[in-house]
Amino acid sequence: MWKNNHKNSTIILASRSPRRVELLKQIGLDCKIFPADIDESQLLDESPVQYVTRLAREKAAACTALLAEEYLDYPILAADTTVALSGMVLGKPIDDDDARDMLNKLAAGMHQVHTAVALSFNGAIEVLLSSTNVEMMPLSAEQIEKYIATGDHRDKAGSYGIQGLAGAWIKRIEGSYTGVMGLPIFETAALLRKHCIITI
Ligand SMILES: Cc1cn([C@H]2C[C@H](O)[C@@H](COP(=O)(O)OP(=O)(O)OP(=O)(O)O)O2)c(=O)[nH]c1=O
Repeated sequence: MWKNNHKNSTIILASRSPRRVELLKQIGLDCKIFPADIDESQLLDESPVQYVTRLAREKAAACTALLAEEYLDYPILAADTTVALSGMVLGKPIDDDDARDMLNKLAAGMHQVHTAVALSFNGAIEVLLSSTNVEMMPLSAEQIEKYIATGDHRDKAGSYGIQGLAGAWIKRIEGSYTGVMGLPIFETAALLRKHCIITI
């Protein structure tokens, strides 16, 4: 599958997200994890799409800048996911009350999940975007409480994970399931294929 002869056929993943590691495995890729710590605050007047695109690029750039010499010729992937409701960013919940509030807002309606994926390779960074419309069913206070008690909302944009229990609330999506989970494999593979890092 690998066209170029990378040491160990490995890519660098600038992310702590276990979902992203799993999704890369799905397309036959192993990765070394070098998380990038950047300031994730949204800028004034920045749209959700501009926000995720900038963060994915900054994560890739921060990781590239910190890598030891021996890894500099490896492809580096980074991604950022956010939920948008009527143009407002719903990020990761700061606590259970915040999660409750987000789930109440998302219930019985349509929102967007934007994931940008960035590839840093040969001195350049390229970014692709995946945007998905997601329709969530109406939720009772009891359903929200039960979900929050499981802890599955933590560390997830919009306070839910489509790949877990909350998948039972998702009536339909228009776009990319893997994009909602945090790494759109179509766009990821397209970036890697373009640079002959994969041939599938
Ligand atoms: C909407 C949704 C989000 N998420 C997750 C994907 C992302 O991991 C997370 C959004 O946070 P991100 O800031 O995109 O990523 P992260 O903090 O998990 O990892 P890193 O910054 O180190 O790359 O929300 C799901 O797992 N399922 C879902 O259905």
